[in-house]
This record gives sequence, C-alpha cells and structure tokens, in this order.
Amino acid sequence: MSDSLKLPKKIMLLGSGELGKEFVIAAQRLGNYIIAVDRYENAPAMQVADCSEVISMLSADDLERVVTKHQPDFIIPEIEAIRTEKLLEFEQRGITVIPTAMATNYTMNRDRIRELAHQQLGIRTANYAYATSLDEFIQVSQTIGFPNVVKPVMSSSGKGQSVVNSCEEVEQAWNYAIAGSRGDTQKIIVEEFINFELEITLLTIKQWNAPTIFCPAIGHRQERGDYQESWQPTAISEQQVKEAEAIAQKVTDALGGAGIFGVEFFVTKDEVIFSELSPRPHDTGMVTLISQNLNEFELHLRAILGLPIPKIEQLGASASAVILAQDNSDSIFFAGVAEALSEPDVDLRLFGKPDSRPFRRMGVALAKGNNVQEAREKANRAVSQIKILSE
Ligand SMILES: Nc1ncnc2c1ncn2[C@@H]1O[C@H](COP(=O)(O)OP(=O)(O)OP(=O)(O)O)[C@@H](O)[C@H]1O
Ligand SMILES: NCC(=O)N[C@@H]1O[C@H](COP(=O)([O-])[O-])[C@@H](O)[C@H]1O
Ligand SMILES: [Mg+2]
Repeated sequence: MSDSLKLPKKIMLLGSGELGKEFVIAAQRLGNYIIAVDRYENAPAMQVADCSEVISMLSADDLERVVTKHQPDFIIPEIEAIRTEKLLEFEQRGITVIPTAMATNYTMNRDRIRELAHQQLGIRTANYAYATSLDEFIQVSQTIGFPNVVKPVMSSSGKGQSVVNSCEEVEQAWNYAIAGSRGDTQKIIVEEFINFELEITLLTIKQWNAPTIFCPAIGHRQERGDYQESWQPTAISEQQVKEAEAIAQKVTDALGGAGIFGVEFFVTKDEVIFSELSPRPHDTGMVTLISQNLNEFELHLRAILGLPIPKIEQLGASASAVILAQDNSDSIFFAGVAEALSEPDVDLRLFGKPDSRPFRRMGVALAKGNNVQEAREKANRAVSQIKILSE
C-alpha cells in the first residue's frame, strides 16, 4: 500500500472518546482529514477533528447519510456499538473499514468472537455458557459453577458485569446484566472465574504488507470490570510472551485487515488464557503515550496507512492510572493539575468529556519511574491530586 500512498486521507472515526482523540492527533500530525462521529456533541475526538457528526451509530440510515456526505477513504471504528452489517456494505463499496468489517462484526458481541477463538480456532478460554433468561442462567450456573463472571454479550468497560458467588446472587446479577446491556439483546455470557496472577494486554499490530508485530506486554488492574491502572514492562516469562503472541497472531490472522488490536489474556501459574480482544487501540494501552517511541495510536495509524514501523522501543518502567468522576454533572472542572504535574516524568491527559457520571473515565495520569512499582506510585499520586469539581 505504501508504494502508492498519497496523503492526506479522509478518515471517518466512528466513536470519538479518549482513544479516538489521541488517534486524531496522531493522524493530523501527518496532515490527514478527520470526521469525528459519536452519539453526543463535543465528544473528545471532535474537539481536535476537522469536522464532526452527531448520529446514532447503531442506525444504518444515519451511517449511510454521513458516509454519503463525506465519502471517506477509511472508516475507523472506535467503539463496539455500531451497526456493523452496514460496515460490510461500505466495504463492498470500496471504502476501507479498519481492520475489516468482518472483524468489527465479530468483536461487537462477546459470543461471536468467543466462538471464533474457542470453537473454530481451538484456543483455550475460560469455560463459558450463554443464557437468555433467568431460568437458563440458573441452569448454566450449575455447569459453570461458582464463582462465575456474568457479562451481557453486548457491553464494554465492565458495564453490566458482575461476579456471582452463589445461587442467591444469580437474580441480582441477571438484572444488573440486562440493565447494562447495549442494544436490544437479552443474552448473557457466564464464564468460569479465572483466578489469575496477572492480566495483560498484548498490543498486536497487523500490517497490510509486512509481518504482524507486537508491543511488549502491558500489565493491568481492573475494578468493576473496568481498567484502573496499566504498566509496561510486565514480569512475565519469555515462554508466556511467546504463547500470548502465538494466540494473538492466530486470532488476528482470522480477523484480517490492518491496524492495532488489544488482545487480552489472563496469566495464571501454568497458563496463558485468551480473554477477549478489541480491533482498535485499547484503554490499557494509554500507557504507551509515555512508555514507547511510537504510541498505540501512532502504530494504529501507520498500520492503517501502510507506513513502515521500523522499530518499537520501550522507554523504561512506565504506568498509567485513571481519573474517574464521582458524580453526575454537566459543568465539571479539574483542580490540582499543577500539584499533579509537579513531579518529574509525570504527565496528564484530561479528555474534555462534557459531562460526568459516577465512574466515568475523565482523564489519565502517566508516569515513568526507576521501576514499575515507582511508576505506578507516581501515576496514582498524580491521580490523587486531581479533584473533579462542579460549578
Ligand atoms: N472469567 C473471568 N475470570 C476472572 N476475571 C474476569 C473474567 N472475565 C472478566 N474478568 C475481569 O473483568 C475485566 C473486564 O472483563 P472483559 O474484558 O471481558 O470486559 P469488557 O467489558 O469487555 O472490558 P473492556 O471493554 O474494558 O475491555 C477483565 O479484565 C478481568 O479483570
Ligand atoms: N474499554 C473501551 C474504552 O475504553 N473505550 C473508550 O471509551 C470511550 C467511551 O467513553 P464514555 O463511556 O465515557 O463515553 C470510547 O469512545 C473509547 O474512547
Ligand atoms: Mg476487556
């Protein structure tokens, strides 16, 4: 692709959150033209894009309207909740969908990607079953056992997810999952609880005309199914890295196309277990904004445009920690920014989301240290200085 590459390209971003914002910045640094799309006005990526559109990305008609209007060269999904059948149609019309329309279709629902990984590719995952009613959930809980982890098949960032310890908790977990489910499906996945030692994201870069390459694994910690901290490098063995890379290669080859994938694994004493993947930059990968010569957004862009990635360099012990809102508000401001930035090798991203709700991610602190523990402490110290206030 790079032989005939002419810039700028017209890029339509479907989803305009914090990950999209950093991607737009990377794309614009190479002069590209970006149309940022999301369901609400003034979303983070819209603030730095050339133009924006507010639509329902689950509506085929809305997607048709904005694609016809802008005629993009590339459509780059940034979230899962998109009418992906429509993306297949755009792809057939000659627009490049990243990584492929099929990949976005497989990963928007947990059941599709799980079936691909486990049934078709034979990759080890947590034992799992599905349920579409409370009764069915009670039944499959007997097979999977307790504790188990319950998630709506359509959700992300831990929405509707809970750990179920006994029969008594099943009904509450069902109601919570259905309330947190995106779209109109009443389907949940019930998974064996994996008692892992560490979770990692393996950022996997699939290129059009060059071999797949990997970033050094990123370790992370989650609460309520949502990312709290991430760091790089991680203390896993060469053998574990090789196992994770082989699995990531297998799944991303099956999905095809080009771009970065965030491939998630549970690492136990004896196993590396595939969890799920995002065919786009990953929230835990925000640590690469400080930890690598090329961050995950720049890598995504280069892979999409077919530009070379001559080297990925890890710059030493680094960490990220999230800044979460506590309250509902549409007039928030940040205090303590100067204090947070007073330590060397600490940086911040405040996303500029126009409103807050409890646990909404509003920013991230980034830090480097002499070792991972020090980097994590510095990132968390910066977070503790930031106060989100309302007018
Ligand atoms: N089977 C499991 N056993 C133990 N912990 C689990 C299991 N499934 C999920 N978790 C925990 O919940 C977190 C979120 O799960 P998962 O990645 O499936 O959800 P998600 O909503 O897709 O999150 P995101 O969109 O942020 O990637 C995991 O990173 C892990 O910490
Ligand atoms: N785990 C997926 C993830 O982190 N996605 C990121 O969060 C945004 C939605 O945030 P919001 O819910 O605060 O609008 C998305 O647009 C994306 O940038
Ligand atoms: Mg996940």
